[in-house]
Amino acid sequence: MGNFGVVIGNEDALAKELEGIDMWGGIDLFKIADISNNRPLTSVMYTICKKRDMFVKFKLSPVKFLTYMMTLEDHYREVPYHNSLHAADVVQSVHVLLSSAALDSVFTDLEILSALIASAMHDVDHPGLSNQYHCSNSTELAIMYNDASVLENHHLAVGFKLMQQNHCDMFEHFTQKQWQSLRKMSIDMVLATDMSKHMQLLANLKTMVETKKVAASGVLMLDNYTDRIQVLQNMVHCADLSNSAKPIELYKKWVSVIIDEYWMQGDVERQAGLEISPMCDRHNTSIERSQVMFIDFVVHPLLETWADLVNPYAQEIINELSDNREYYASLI
Ligand SMILES: CCc1cc(COc2cc(C(=O)Nc3c(Cl)cncc3Cl)ccc2OC)on1
Ligand SMILES: [Zn+2]
Ligand SMILES: [Zn+2]
Repeated sequence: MGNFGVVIGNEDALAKELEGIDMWGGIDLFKIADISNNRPLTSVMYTICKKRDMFVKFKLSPVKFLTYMMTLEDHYREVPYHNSLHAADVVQSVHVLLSSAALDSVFTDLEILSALIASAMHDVDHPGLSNQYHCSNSTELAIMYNDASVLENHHLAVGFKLMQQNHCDMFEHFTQKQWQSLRKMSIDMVLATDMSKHMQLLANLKTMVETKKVAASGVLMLDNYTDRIQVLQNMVHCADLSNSAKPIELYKKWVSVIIDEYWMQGDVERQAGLEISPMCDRHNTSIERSQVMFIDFVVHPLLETWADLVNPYAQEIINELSDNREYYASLI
């Protein structure tokens, strides 16, 4: 077992690429996928949990942890965007957001582990078709979950089901209390990645910013579950939406693969004579315009509010986002 959880033979190339794992946009996941034998999620998650001493803190068996992570990674599909590369990106982005000085020793180790596990499983077995597609067509999944956060409920069910598999029970030593807590927090965070919850999440975050209590040391004071989980939910949601706030070369790669996935869905809808979902029609979508609109109406309002919450420790993220917005605006 190599020291990144994956046996690939070129550990030093992977070591080099993973050096920037603590920095925003510090690693290129597309390169890591290539040199980790297509195990970006396993190698990123193992490296971060090792760095955060999770194996010692929670007596996790590295072998069971890796068996679970590789099984989880195998259950991400080969779709253009919602594959294990995206999951690895969200895990690493959450890892960096958690390290913000304003959140220094705010969250417990169990909350941190829950946020990382939730990020790792948050899109597992994603079919490359949106909730809207599933609900409009009453697919098997939509029927299963009664049109309510259909994909997110499925990701959680798969993510936790896999933990019951042989040699995947890495939380075997957890007390019932620890297990229930990790499960509840992970469920609350993954369900909050449903875009239909975006406005509610943002409103909660804004209220939190207006009423935030900061200790003399400058760290946030969160003294109840509702406040604590809201910050964790918004953190994972920010990470999920963070492509446009990363270095432009990485951002452009994310744009090309999300387009592929949206347009593949549009093709499926056109083929089936269905109404084509927004931004999914390859014959009349301006990529530049939809990126600028997505940044202006969705990403910037959220990341700006996050930056207010952890102020001044997310200014770099906001600057990167503004630069990237101008890049696409200049192409319209
Ligand atoms: C033409 C297709 C198109 C799509 C967009 C919006 O852009 C993006 C949208 C998303 C995006 O919506 N991600 C997403 C999230 Cl955060 C939660 N649930 C479902 C999804 Cl799909 C993630 C990354 C993007 O650009 C890099 O702009 N143009
Ligand atoms: Zn999702
Ligand atoms: Zn996602």
